Amino acid sequence: MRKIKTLNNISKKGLDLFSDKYEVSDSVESPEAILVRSAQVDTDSFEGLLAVARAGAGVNNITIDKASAKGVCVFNTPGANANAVAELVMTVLGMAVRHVSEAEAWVKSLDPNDPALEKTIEKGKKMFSGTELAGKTLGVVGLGKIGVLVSNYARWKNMKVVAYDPYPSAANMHKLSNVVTVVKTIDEVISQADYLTVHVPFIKGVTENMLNEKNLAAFKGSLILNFARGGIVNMETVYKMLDEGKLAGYLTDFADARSLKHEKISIFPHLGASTEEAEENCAVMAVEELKDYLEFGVVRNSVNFPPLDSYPHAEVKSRVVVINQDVPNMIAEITKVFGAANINIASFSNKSNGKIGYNLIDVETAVDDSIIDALTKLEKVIRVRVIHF
Ligand SMILES: NC(=O)C1=CN([C@@H]2O[C@H](COP(=O)(O)OP(=O)(O)OC[C@H]3O[C@@H](n4cnc5c(N)ncnc54)[C@H](O)[C@@H]3O)[C@@H](O)[C@H]2O)C=CC1
Ligand SMILES: O=C(O)C(=O)COP(=O)(O)O
Repeated sequence: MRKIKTLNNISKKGLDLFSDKYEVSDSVESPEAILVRSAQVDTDSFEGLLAVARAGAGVNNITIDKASAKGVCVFNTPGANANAVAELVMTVLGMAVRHVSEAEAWVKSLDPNDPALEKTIEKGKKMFSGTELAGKTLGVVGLGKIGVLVSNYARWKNMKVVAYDPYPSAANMHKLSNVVTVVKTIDEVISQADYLTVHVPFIKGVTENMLNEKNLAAFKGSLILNFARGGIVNMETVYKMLDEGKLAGYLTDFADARSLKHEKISIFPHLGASTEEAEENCAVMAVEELKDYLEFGVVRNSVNFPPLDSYPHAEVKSRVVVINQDVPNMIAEITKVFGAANINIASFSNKSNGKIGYNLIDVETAVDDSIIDALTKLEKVIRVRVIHF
């Protein structure tokens, strides 16, 4: 029985894909794999762990370096919740420029027994007069799965869009509206935007404080939206800009104690991916990734392992999975072990990503423990396992 530990609420549609060969629950001990959303995962706390699947995009809650060092494969589900986030960002932006929340709260605060209620409402509505999105410029930092959708939705609302990504992927850029202005620096986005939204991963020391006092000094717009992660926008700068009237509002999915009661900050409970559709998409993709990895060694959408999407052919009896540090001569060393044991290799697939070398060695016979011992003893080999068919 394969053991899967769930650390958050994972949609049933995904969990139903596990067959009766799997035991799946939040109370499983010594799991082979973990399914998680935003809960913290220290991969070193789970002896024998093979994989972690994040049903979502951001993996800053998982100890990726520790996972790589022990040969634990970490997956995420690219794009599976992007539409949910993009729709929320556009909704929240639209609500902010029309002061929807404040206006509704005001109407609801009125005396229902006031005989002049209608008049009071008509008189008071001028307090909430807003602006329109059409014709304004949205600055988008990060053109990944979410940033591209946000840019396209903004275009459909007749906004101008200026966007930047340091590492644009061809697949994402092909989906971007061709009237979005893509610029080469974050400063160009900041200086042109009426509203600024950020959609990059949180990486400590890299995207941490990506929007900061220095570059935000050029911001002439009114709203900043952060539905990516808390640490990406420097909060001291945001408070200062709000206090000095240089920023009208900060809209975010990530609360900190100080912002909770701030009247110019709108905070949501990390709600971006919380739709039925996104939760199902993420769970289905994460479960499929895990099953393929556990049952076939296939790697798809890993954030620390190179992709290797190959199923064994019908005559294969054993698939040996070797995970090594990405250094020269490993393939030669591994094949030597098979040669010394006089085992014919039916298929050898190898991929590496600069840190991890990943090998799938298929043989048409059973493989005994001596091979595993010999492979494990190779210097720079991190982990070995055999899948029997
Ligand atoms: N509020 C919520 O519930 C949700 C928040 N998120 C957050 O949004 C982020 C973006 O999500 P997606 O667009 O789906 O991810 P993605 O991986 O498709 O896009 C991220 C983009 O950021 C860019 N980027 C900018 N600086 C980077 C750097 N230094 N290193 C690596 N990439 C860099 C990448 O090139 C990439 O195009 C996630 O990492 C997560 O933190 C994602 C889903 C839900
Ligand atoms: O996918 C992401 O990065 C998210 O932030 C979504 O988080 P959640 O799955 O809703 O806890």
